[in-house]
Amino acid sequence: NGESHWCYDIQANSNPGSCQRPDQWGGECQKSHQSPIDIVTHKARLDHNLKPFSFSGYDKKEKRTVKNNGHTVMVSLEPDARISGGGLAAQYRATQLHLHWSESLNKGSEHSLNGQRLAMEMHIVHEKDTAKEEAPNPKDKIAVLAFLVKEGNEFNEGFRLLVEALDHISKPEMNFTMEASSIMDLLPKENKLRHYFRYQGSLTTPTCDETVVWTVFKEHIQLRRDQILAFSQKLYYDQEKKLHMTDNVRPLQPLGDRLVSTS
Ligand SMILES: Nc1nc(-c2ccc(Cl)c(S(N)(=O)=O)c2)cs1
Ligand SMILES: [Zn+2]
Repeated sequence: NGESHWCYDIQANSNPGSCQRPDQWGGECQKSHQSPIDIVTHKARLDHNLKPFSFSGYDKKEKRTVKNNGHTVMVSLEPDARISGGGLAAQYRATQLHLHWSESLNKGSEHSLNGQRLAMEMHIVHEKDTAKEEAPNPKDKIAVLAFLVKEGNEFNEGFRLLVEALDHISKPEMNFTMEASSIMDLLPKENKLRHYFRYQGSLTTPTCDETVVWTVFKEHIQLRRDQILAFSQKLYYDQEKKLHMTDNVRPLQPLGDRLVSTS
């Protein structure tokens, strides 16, 4: 068959040759400013321009559609949620959020901190509100806010609706509309979001465009173990429900000549 679709190692290993595993991904995936990376926290450079973020529309309760797109669970976000500040050159509109995870609670995040990977990672993807005269594909066309997720003892009420929705989207292409919820429900308290890491990188999925300004927050989201495991248990990569959706995590990429900054 022609160019097969991209997939993660766990999928390629279960059906060799059926899809393109990460080291075969095309597009810009084999270039040198890729994501995710390991963040060595003591090497991050303090940057006083990295001010706190301004979140607008993050607290708005909306009914949102969640979808199993065969790679992750993706929540569509209306263009009314926006961010500015945070050392960003412009205002950005939220477009979608999704997650990466593993049933092994120490290898489900895409970024690692000092070599440690956590249980999950949530990405809130934003597109720059560019005026027309801008370059076509600027390096900061996309801003992703990344939150690492670790196991906590408390049930996370903010994630209840999303976790309950998973039962309804077990197979690829299935959609479900959640009861009204806000993006803020999913995040740590806003006053804990002043500390973050910043670097220039890429999408962590093909075509891995090197157009993402990354923000990785120091404060982690905490979910109870059963909430974390629900993602791997309820979701499947395939229509036949033979392969649980888990380990949808791209391998770490070399930092190369890049520096990581910190607020
Ligand atoms: N079809 C799919 N698209 C994505 C996606 C899209 C945009 C972005 Cl920015 C990302 S990521 N992981 O770099 O945040 C992932 C996942 S699965
Ligand atoms: Zn992602």
